[in-house]
Amino acid sequence: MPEGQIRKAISGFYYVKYDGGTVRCRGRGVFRKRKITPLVGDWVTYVQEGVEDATITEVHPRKNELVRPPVSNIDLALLAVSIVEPAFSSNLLDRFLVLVESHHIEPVICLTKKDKANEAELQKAEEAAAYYRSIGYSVLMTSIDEPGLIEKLQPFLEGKTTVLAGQSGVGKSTLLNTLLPNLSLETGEISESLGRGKHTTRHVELHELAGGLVADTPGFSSLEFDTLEKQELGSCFPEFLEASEQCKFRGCLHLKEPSCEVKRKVESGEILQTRYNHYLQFLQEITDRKPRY
Ligand SMILES: Nc1nc2c(ncn2[C@@H]2O[C@H](COP(=O)(O)OP(=O)(O)OP(=O)(O)O)[C@@H](O)[C@H]2O)c(=O)[nH]1
Ligand SMILES: [Zn+2]
Repeated sequence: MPEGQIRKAISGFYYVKYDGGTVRCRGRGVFRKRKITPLVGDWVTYVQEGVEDATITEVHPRKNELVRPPVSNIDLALLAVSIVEPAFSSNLLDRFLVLVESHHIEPVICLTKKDKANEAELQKAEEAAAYYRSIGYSVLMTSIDEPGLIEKLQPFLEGKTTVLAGQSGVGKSTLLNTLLPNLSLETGEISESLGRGKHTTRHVELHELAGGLVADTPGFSSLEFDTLEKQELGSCFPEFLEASEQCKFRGCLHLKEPSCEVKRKVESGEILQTRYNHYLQFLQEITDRKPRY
């Protein structure tokens, strides 16, 4: 039976891209009973029942999925963090990194609005970039009107399914409009001048770009750690990984346990104190989280 990938979903129809084109499919009634909702990004098997009539019969196992926007099988998150306006916040960046890591998505940090930053702000951004690179992340610095912006992003987007993420006002819509010029997302300026809410509901669609796919709706709108378990948090800090294998206790939370290698590395300066502080803060948030029923 033919297979393909759902690239967009509108009013109960799924647009499945296969080798030779796109076919509009219905979901199968049984999915509803089994509580399977096909998502944009899903690889599926379908049956062609007529010229204009096809039905998805099977959703293949997902690598991951996001709730907002509802999209699956994401490889990469382009994490937009502005150097200024709003001011750079390492706390917010670490929060996004943890959320992205916890979904098994590779983050690429994109420090935006380089053109708006002064000397001191740029230097601070460079220092932050150097640290994040030292723990294994890719970090870019961008201005929206710089020449060759798409070429700069190309090596990261190639062969991957990417979502954009980041705080409000950092330039996500502006960047998406540059990457996908047919899109015309409302950016800060336009939505303010029209006096409308910025977050109009739209359908998510995966667009082909630079040899990969890009979701046209930014992800990670909620910054709560609502599904992450305490034991998983440490693995979202890549510089803790090696050390945590040498902690005395299995499942060490790097709090007050004796012979904790992570804490030793924080004390010796090998792990940045600020990152550890954010770890502690996030751990507390997870501990304080209300149980969900
Ligand atoms: N100077 C400068 N301004 C930028 C850059 N990128 C975005 N902006 C401006 O920053 C403002 C906010 O940009 P948006 O693209 O709306 O930000 P957003 O992240 O989509 O914001 P939300 O829709 O609230 O999530 C707009 O006025 C943009 O024109 C940049 O690289 N340099
Ligand atoms: Zn430990």
